Amino acid sequence: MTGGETSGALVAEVVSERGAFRLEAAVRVDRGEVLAVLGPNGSGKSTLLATIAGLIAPSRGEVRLGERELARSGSDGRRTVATAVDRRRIGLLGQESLLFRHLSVLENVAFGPRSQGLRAGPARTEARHWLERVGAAEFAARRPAELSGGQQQRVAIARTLAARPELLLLDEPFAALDVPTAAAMRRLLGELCAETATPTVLVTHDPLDAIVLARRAAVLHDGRIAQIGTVAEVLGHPATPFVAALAGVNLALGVATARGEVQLEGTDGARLVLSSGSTAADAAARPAVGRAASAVFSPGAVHVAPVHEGTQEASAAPVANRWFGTVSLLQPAPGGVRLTTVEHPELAIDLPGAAAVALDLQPGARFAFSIAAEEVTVRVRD
Ligand SMILES: Nc1ncnc2c1ncn2[C@@H]1O[C@H](COP(=O)(O)OP(=O)(O)OP(=O)(O)O)[C@@H](O)[C@H]1O
Repeated sequence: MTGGETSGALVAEVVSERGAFRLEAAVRVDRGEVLAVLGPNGSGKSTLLATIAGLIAPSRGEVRLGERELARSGSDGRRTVATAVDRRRIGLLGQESLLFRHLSVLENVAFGPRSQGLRAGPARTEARHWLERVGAAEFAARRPAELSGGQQQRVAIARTLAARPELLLLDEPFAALDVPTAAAMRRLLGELCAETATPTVLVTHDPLDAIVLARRAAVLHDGRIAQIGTVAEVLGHPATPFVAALAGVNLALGVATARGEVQLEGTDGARLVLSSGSTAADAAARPAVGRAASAVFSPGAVHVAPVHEGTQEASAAPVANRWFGTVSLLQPAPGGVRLTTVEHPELAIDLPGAAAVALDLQPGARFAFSIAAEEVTVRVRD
């Protein structure tokens, strides 16, 4: 080990099976780093966490924490190394606080230090330190049932950290909390992760968790890592429709044209071409014609206009960033209305409430849509 940033890093390169489901993933999380793991239901997030935690043995691969090898299975599926779950020094924090109901808050937090061999007195001193650190010292004598959900989660954070874990696994830790409590917990956990430099894997459905807490994000899809990069890169250039929806942007999946644009096929032969404008610098980076390519744009960047009678819609070559569509669905959106069209139901278009009223938006009505090239980001897909 080289020491510094890389000592104590989590390295997991595993194949894990759960029934017919197969997870194949490689992640590395350095000390002082939080990796957010995003992905739709059933994509394998919990399987990944359970494999790292030691609750599932990988059928192939290894899990290492610094110089300690926690699990290794050969290509014949034989386990050659397996560290018992209670000796892994891994802190797990989920949606539910899972505090011991029959113990006081103080005894709950002292439990970890006690099981690591500390005597009762010093373990309680350690527990008080962590309760103070999370702002829950006043609850020390209470039972968990006498606390609110947010207060219990504070105590759960203290209990997890009091055990001095060498790795933190967080599974939707704020999902059961109301918005202000979740915000306070997010801030607290962010401070503590930075302070302790414990490598952390955070499974979440909330982009805010990733933005506030993590520097990098991995996106799981069907048991594989579909994208990994900085949070800004992943949310700014989503590779899957799931992350695009999470980031509040449209991801249009199509093929590259000769002009470096993206062409999408809609229903009933409708075609839509999206362009980010062309500059000499872009030309070299253009995807080859016919290759999978994508365009990302914000639902609010699309301009909606009425279609005047007699407008010639059909044309052999569609004009980039201009298209026609029939409204299929109208839904409320922050500050206005979100519409989707029959032709491209995967793309969302947002309008302020006043504009929606002025346009008399109705399902079945036809409109002309346009977007400025500088609002569109075109990328090749791999
Ligand atoms: N105990 C099990 N036995 C068999 N298959 C399982 C078991 N647990 C999970 N699976 C399957 O493994 C796949 C991945 O599940 P996993 O819980 O890892 O996904 P996830 O991304 O965490 O989903 P969610 O967001 O819903 O929690 C799913 O197809 C699921 O049906």
